[in-house]
Amino acid sequence: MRKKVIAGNWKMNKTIQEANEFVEAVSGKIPSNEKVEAIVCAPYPFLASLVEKTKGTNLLVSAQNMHYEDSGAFTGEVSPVMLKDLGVTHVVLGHSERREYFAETNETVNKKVHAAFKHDLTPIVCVGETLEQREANETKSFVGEQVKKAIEGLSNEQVAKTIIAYEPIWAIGTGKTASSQDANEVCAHVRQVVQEVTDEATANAVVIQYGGSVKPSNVDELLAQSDIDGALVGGASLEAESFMQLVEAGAK
Ligand SMILES: O=C(CO)COP(=O)(O)O
Repeated sequence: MRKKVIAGNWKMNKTIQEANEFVEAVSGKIPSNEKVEAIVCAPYPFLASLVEKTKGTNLLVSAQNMHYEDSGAFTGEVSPVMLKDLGVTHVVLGHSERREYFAETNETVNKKVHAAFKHDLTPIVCVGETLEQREANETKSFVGEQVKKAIEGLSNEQVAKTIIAYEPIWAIGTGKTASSQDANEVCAHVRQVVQEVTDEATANAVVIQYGGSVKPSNVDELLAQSDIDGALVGGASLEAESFMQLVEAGAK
């Protein structure tokens, strides 16, 4: 059985005080069972404090992006070495907002995925189609290509540890969720693509999340699907109570 991974992507929200209060409210309540893993994906300025506050708890801390180089003349960037040094365990890579507004490409995502493994960080790789692509029936080919490019050159062992988040762009922040069947169909396709480039055992191990307007009222149905192994959640992860409801759904 794959565990369910519930990750709250705060995006560019909260002050340090709000971030600390959130973590103080939830970190001691995360169940310690094999069924669920809970992660908060926080802005860089909060990471050190959150890692400190979550020590000895089951809540893990992720960054939302990073550069692929270890160090150098890249003003304004943050390296995997810095994240590892802080005690961060995960990093979100290739979120559609970064692809759209910050020129992230399949190629840079692939470089970042390799950099994450070089420094023992678990990548949460985001893929997903636009509404136009969905309407043109291009979802599977487009998402499949994003997945293949993202994991190119990884060992099967590394692919098995990669978390893939399927986030249809039209469902992000819009209140529109893909139906659980549609979401599952694409997640199953992602697993199929992983199997094509690796093997069955690797494809069965990889955690595939759904993201896009996930909330306490729809999470159970999504998590009940055969190929949805968790959720990457924006808006509904900002309040401690709603985040805990999502984590509890994953722990069922
Ligand atoms: O982009 C997302 C998570 O990375 C989804 O955001 P929402 O849950 O706000 O739709």
